[in-house]
Amino acid sequence: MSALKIENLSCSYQKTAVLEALDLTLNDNEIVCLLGESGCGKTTLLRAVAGLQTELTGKISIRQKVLNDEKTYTPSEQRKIGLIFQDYALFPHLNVFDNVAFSLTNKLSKTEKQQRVDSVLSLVQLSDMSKRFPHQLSGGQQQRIAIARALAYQPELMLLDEPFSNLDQHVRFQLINEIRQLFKQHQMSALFVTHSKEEGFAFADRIALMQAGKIVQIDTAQKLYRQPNSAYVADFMGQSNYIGVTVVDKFSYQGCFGLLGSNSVIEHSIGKQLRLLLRPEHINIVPDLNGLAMVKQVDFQGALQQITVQFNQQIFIVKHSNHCNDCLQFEVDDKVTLTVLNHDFVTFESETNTE
Ligand SMILES: Nc1ncnc2c1ncn2[C@@H]1O[C@H](COP(=O)(O)OP(=O)(O)OP(=O)(O)O)[C@@H](O)[C@H]1O
Repeated sequence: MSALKIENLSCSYQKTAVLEALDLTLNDNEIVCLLGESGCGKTTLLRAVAGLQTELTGKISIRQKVLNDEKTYTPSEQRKIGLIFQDYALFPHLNVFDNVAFSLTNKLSKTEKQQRVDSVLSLVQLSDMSKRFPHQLSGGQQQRIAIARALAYQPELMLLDEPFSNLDQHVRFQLINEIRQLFKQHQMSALFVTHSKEEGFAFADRIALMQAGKIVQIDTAQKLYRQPNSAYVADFMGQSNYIGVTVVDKFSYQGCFGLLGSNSVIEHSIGKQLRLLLRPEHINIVPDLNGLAMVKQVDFQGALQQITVQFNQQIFIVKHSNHCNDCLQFEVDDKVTLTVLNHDFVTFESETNTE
């Protein structure tokens, strides 16, 4: 059963379209991340699922129960969703216990409420802080309380809007790992909005990359990085170099690095011109006094050196490991040779295609 199914969803604000004919399915116990640049419609999509969006058409179902279609609108509070925001949204005048208990129905007895709150506070490891007020907690602790409050309500789906953005790097990734484990242990499905791909990598099972109101690719992080379906996806997911190549035969391309052998059959016709994606780690760099490439910039990045190289009237970004003390150190104006390492090639249509 799907945890969430969105079919042909379109949303607008004052008749300006923001989401267009969007489809998305979350599997049971799956965490999906909505990733994309500012303004692409991530929050609008989350709000539509939460029942907070008025101008919309299409169908939204949670666990096969239709919440939105042309005949149905289920109010937000009846959708069985947990909502978690960037700013924690805790009540400042209530202590931790009362903040968590707030979302619980009055149908529960006092003892049941106490047990429910105790159990979720223990899940987020804050049992000993139930008497504190929000201002007496760190940002990470406040977000844990917000998560405990959402869990106490026993939702069928968790919706999280940039929940980790206000936390510093160290606390952020620690909390991301903890909350992911917690959701997995409790078979909780979640839709999570972020503009940080690192957060998406760490928290989600699959990432839906959005561009201008559409999902352009949904896949695991590895697939989005290694097999992007467009240059937009490739560039969003990591650093990219591109070279123009021509298909020579079913297994090779010709370009500025000479003949490049493909690991798989090339589906394009011979003579077709394409753009070949080269990630920085796909290019090997060696010092070479007779080399035709020249180092233009070297940036120290801890474990790696990022080297900007000019070759064939083009700029390439390459990475070289700093893993040992006597590793090669490159300097500006060094002459070098670049070669392409064996990997599964990704190509896109060339803007100057003559075919
Ligand atoms: N209440 C509103 N009224 C009018 N336009 C809005 C409203 N809320 C959002 N928009 C517009 O809708 C588009 C999508 O906004 P949305 O907040 O969904 O994007 P986002 O991807 O979540 O962006 P961010 O990462 O900056 O939060 C933007 O162009 C935004 O300006």
